[in-house]
Amino acid sequence: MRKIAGAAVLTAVEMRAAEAGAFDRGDDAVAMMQRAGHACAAAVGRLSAGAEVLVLCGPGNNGGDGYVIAASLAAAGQPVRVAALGAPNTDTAVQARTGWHRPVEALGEAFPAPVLVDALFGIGISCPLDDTVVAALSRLGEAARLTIAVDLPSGVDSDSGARLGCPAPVDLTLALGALKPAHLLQPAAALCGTVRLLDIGVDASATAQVIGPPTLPEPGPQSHKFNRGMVAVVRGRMAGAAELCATAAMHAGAGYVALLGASMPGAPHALVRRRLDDEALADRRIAALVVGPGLGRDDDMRALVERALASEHALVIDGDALHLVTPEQLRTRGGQIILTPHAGEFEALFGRSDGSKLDRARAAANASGATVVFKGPDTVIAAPDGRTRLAPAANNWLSTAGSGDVLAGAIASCLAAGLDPLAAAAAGVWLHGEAARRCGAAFIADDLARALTQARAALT
Ligand SMILES: NC(=O)C1=CN([C@@H]2O[C@H](COP(=O)(O)OP(=O)(O)OC[C@H]3O[C@@H](n4cnc5c(N)ncnc54)[C@H](O)[C@@H]3O)[C@@H](O)[C@H]2O)[C@@H](O)CC1
Ligand SMILES: Nc1ncnc2c1ncn2[C@@H]1O[C@H](COP(=O)(O)OP(=O)(O)O)[C@@H](O)[C@H]1O
Ligand SMILES: [K+]
Repeated sequence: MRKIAGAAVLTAVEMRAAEAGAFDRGDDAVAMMQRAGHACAAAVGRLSAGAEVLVLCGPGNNGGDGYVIAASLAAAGQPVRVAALGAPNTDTAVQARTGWHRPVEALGEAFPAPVLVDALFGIGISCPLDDTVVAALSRLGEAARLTIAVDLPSGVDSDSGARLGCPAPVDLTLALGALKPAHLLQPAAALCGTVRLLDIGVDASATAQVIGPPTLPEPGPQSHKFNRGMVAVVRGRMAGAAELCATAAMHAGAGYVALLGASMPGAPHALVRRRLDDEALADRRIAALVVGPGLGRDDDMRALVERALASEHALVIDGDALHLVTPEQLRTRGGQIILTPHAGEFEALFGRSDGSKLDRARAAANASGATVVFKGPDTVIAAPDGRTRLAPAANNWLSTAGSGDVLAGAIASCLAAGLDPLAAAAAGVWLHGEAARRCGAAFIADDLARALTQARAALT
């Protein structure tokens, strides 16, 4: 059982292909289900500390895992019962059912137990749960003191994270073989509780991965403030946003940060305030230029964004600037560009679209040729080459004004340090999430920007 940082994230189709690959190499489905079930049972056994376990088994292979779990717990002497929704209907699940030699209760009449294991549905759910199933899951879940989902909580769509009737969050979800998008995308992610990954012997390499602690360059004897990475931030109509962004860039490790368009000195004193003119914008030492935080959307600001696009700098485009560009314009400009839209900015720039957040982020990266950081409580990062990174659940107190400005600064700092745009975006999101974790509750964006120093130090 391991933590999820860096783990591959597979759609249902990719998971079935990975499983098929294992079978092509000589593995078989029954053996794989035995491995999955025994690994789950080991975790359930440890956590239940001898308390009675009720395993709910569905008709497919998720239910098959459930029978193996129950048989394994029984063999270990643990008190365990099974309640099922219909008979198994796959060969592998039928086989697993033969290993359970005790009675099977009907789901609707099952008596609760202190530990509930949900093996009703995993990646194969195809429509919303029936009301009677929702009612049984609710009743048994409320009566349990520990709820554990096998692969996924039953009643969520594996690929999109949409809710398909799942009534309440579980305490722990044991992801089998690889993570699925629903472990990270809302609303499903919030229903999964703590997510842990169990190895079941499939090769789970994928273009999508969970963000983990990044590798960032450390300063050495040869370092000076400019080669550590110089960030410039364009100041617009709302000065505070650009100040926050620039402050964040400094605390995330940039060697030199210039705020362009500011004249009055003030804290932080390490921030260099310069006029915003052609000479400042053309400074070849700038390794990443941020435009957008607190910018404003009037014609003067539009012209400013065009000047930024005309530069040769690597760009982080955030906030209002996302309303002043088009995907085609970005694609034509090329070069290193990171876009950091929240849902409203995403829709303004890329329009309304169907599909999961993962699909939409990938389509946006493809359309713009830029790396897209689609923010929210389930941030998704997509590069134009299809590589994708998903953020693990972050501190919900991040829903505070200015936290996006801080993120833009953190990402710019990592881009200026020489990381490629996908790695820089992922590193910035990680630092931002780690800073928020350290801040605890009711912090403000200024606290968050300063806490980036501790988040950065945690990596050394
Ligand atoms: N690599 C893999 O893919 C592995 C998968 N395993 C398990 O198998 C699961 C996938 O198994 P399946 O593909 O059989 O799918 P599931 O067991 O998730 O569900 C499919 C079954 O549920 C029925 N069903 C779907 N939606 C329903 C609804 N709303 N109401 C009532 N019935 C509904 C379907 O008709 C089908 O019988 C995984 O989540 C995992 O738990 C493991 O056994 C190990 C390996
Ligand atoms: N509920 C939440 N849980 C975790 N992170 C969140 C939540 N809400 C927002 N965030 C994160 O906080 C930041 C908010 O950015 P944004 O909406 O641009 O704010 P602002 O414009 O005020 O700076 C993003 O990084 C986003 O991913
Ligand atoms: K399940």
